Amino acid sequence: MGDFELNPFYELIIDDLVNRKYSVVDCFFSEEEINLLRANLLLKQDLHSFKKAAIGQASSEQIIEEVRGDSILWLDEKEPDEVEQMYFNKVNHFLEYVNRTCYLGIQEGEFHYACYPPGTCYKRHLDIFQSDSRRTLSVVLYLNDQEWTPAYGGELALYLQDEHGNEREEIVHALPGRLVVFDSKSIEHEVKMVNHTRYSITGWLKTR
Ligand SMILES: O=C(O)CCC(=O)C(=O)O
Ligand SMILES: [Fe+2]
Repeated sequence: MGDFELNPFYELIIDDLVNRKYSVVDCFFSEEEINLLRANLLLKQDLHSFKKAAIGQASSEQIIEEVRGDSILWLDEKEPDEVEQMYFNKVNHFLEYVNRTCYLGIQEGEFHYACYPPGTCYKRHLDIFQSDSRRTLSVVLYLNDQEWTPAYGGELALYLQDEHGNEREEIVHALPGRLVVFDSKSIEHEVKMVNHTRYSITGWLKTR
């Protein structure tokens, strides 16, 4: 492994992923980086209109607002702006580490900005499609402003199995700067109804 250097912070995330298939960390990006990413999202929202997100894939895509109410804009990894480049650098650095230590064979990512207006949600679902099972890790970064409070709703609920096979709901508040990484293939999840506009970047790390 030559120049391999153990990264204790990444190791914590990987331990979580191995032990419980999800991880929640609050300091992957600095507060300043989060502010830059949020400002960038708001700028893009003015320049390019975000599109109402669909469910399903390709020919079976449908927009059903009661099921999924966010609007999205895909990031172009080939032509990132400076702030997006910072995001990709950090995510790719983590990704290379995960590939070297866990042999997940992740080859590429896909990422979009998301905005959930008040009154919207994303009902319980799994992030893989029948026709495309390459998604391996889901990565969600919340870009809400610093005043965000749990009273705004929009929690991410992860549906987990306990050791007896019973289902348990793990609630994650969409606090600014919080990064949630989870197993795309096994963890069903849901975005609860929001009553305040909720911002994020969601990405998927995929095998080829
Ligand atoms: O924003 C979140 O907390 C999760 C979003 C999500 O589940 C998705 O976009 O597939
Ligand atoms: Fe999802």
